[in-house]
Amino acid sequence: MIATESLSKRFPRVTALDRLSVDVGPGVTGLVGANGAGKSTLIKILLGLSPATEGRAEVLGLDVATEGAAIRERVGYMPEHDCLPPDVSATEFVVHMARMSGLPPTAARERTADTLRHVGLYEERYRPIGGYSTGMKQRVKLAQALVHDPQLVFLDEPTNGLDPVGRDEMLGLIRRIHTDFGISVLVTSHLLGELERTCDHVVVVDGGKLLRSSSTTDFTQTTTTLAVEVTDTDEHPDGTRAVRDALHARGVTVEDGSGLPGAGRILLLTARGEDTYDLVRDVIAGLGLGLVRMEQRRHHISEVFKDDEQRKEAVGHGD
Ligand SMILES: Nc1ncnc2c1ncn2[C@@H]1O[C@H](COP(=O)(O)OP(=O)(O)OP(=O)(O)O)[C@@H](O)[C@H]1O
Repeated sequence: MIATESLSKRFPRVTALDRLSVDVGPGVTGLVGANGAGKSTLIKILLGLSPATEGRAEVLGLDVATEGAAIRERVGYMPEHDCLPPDVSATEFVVHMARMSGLPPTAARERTADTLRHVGLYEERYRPIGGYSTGMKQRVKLAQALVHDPQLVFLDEPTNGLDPVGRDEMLGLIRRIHTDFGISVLVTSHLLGELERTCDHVVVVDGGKLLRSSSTTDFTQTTTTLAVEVTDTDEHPDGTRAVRDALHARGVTVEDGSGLPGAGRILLLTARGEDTYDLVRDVIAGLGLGLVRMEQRRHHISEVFKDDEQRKEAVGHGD
């Protein structure tokens, strides 16, 4: 879908992209980085709106330096900042954008109605945008990016300014852009956690450089920490404590999972192969307790990112 090769963008005072080489396939891809990492700059280059200083990039097999117009026909773009006219309705605005993309009038109206329904703005579609909430404005921006049925959309910080419920709804919509319509998505965020839930693949940039590019499952690979939860019985009214004491007696260090959901009932211990599983099972059976779950914890992207950051600091920043 997207391929860049040693792509750089230098402004007089700052290098926004620094020899970035990355390949992005179909699906939902997250582009993560702190503010100023170079995410918006990359999107503008990929749309052929801003020339790179060095290197090359292709979107859907088209060269960004020479085929920008063809790219913009096939790619939808939801910009980061508020860019909507306040005194027209969502329908008028999205129809206009559809017409600009080359759709004939009837098709533009039909596609607009379908797209606004899809983003959940159908009821309010004839009201002026100026009276919309932030969440509704984000949906209008999303609708105009989708209305010409692109193969790929670039969504720049679509959850910005949204409360947690609005954020979850937007993330659900983004996921469905791919599952319902087969449109691939490149979505930027400075929040790692939300991309973990939404994306198949994550690209992390920092200071214009590629920090990491891998599938979300690789990011959230299993750890060696086992999470164990047991039932209580009359004999052991605090089953969790009984298991912890029994494991301690056998020389196994156990932590309580404070900070995790269900804290107080979860025991965390380091798995040292199959023996650890057998030992835990034997201890629980010996106490006559029921095993609710025993599973390997998964990493969260933010933990991996922190590790990467620490490693980078250790080798020295600005190499
Ligand atoms: N037109 C410009 N002129 C000069 N510097 C620019 C320009 N556009 C971006 N920059 C700088 O390039 C760097 C990368 O900016 P960019 O907007 O791509 O970051 P970002 O990751 O999208 O962050 P944000 O989410 O804050 O927009 C920043 O230091 C920014 O100040």
